[in-house]
Amino acid sequence: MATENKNLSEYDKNTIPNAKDFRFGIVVSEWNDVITEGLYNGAFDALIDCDVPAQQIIRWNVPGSFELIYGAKKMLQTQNVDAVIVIGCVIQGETKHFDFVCEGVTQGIKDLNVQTDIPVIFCVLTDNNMQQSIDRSGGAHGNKGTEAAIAAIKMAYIRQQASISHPFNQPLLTSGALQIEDSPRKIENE
Ligand SMILES: Nc1c(NC[C@H](O)[C@H](O)[C@H](O)CO)[nH]c(=O)[nH]c1=O
Ligand SMILES: CC(=O)[C@@H](O)COP(=O)(O)O
Repeated sequence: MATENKNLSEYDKNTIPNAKDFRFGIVVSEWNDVITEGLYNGAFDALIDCDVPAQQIIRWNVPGSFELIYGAKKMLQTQNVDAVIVIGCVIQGETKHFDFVCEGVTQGIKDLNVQTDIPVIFCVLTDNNMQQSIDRSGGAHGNKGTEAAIAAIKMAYIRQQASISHPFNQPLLTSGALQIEDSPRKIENE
C-alpha cells in the first residue's frame, strides 16, 4: 500500500505499548527545515500523546540528512535512550546527489540497527518535489513523524521484552563488523 492510500498520522492507542518510562532521542536534519520541523512536531506530539514525558525526549540537530548517521551514532553512544528517531527530508535536485544521499543515509541507519542494541527509526522523506514532502509532513497524507514515533515506541518495547525474556542474548554478528568505539553499550558481536 502506497502512502497515498493511508494516513500516516492515524494510530490506535489501544495497540501501542505503555511508553511512559521510555526515553527517546530525535536527531533532526536542518536541510528543508520547514519540512523537518513539521515531521519533528508530529513525532513529538505523538510521543506526548502516548504519555512520554517531555523531559524524556532529547533533540539534537544536524546539518543534513547524511549527518543523521553520525548524529544517531553519538546519540545512542552517549545518551540513555530506548530508541532514536532520525528525521530528514531529501528532495530530488538537478543532479545525482539525491541518489547518493538517500542511499547513504539508508545504509547508514540500517548499519546502526544491525550493529547496536538501540532501534533507530528511519523518518527520512525521499521525495521528488516539495509538494510530496508537504503532503507527508502534516499535509494530505498525514505526518511521517507521527508514524515514526509510534514505530519507535513499538521497537523500544520489543527491545525491552527481548531483554527480559533473553537477558543473556547472544551476539548476532561475527567479528569484523563495524566497531563503534567508546560506546557504553555492548556491541552485539563482541
Ligand atoms: N540536498 C539535500 C541534502 N544535502 C546535504 C547532505 O545531506 C549533507 O548534509 C551534505 O552532503 C554534507 O555532508 N540534505 C538533505 O537533508 N536534504 C536534501 O534535499
Ligand atoms: C538531495 C540533494 O543533495 C539535492 O537536493 C541537491 O540539489 P542538486 O542535485 O540540484 O545539486
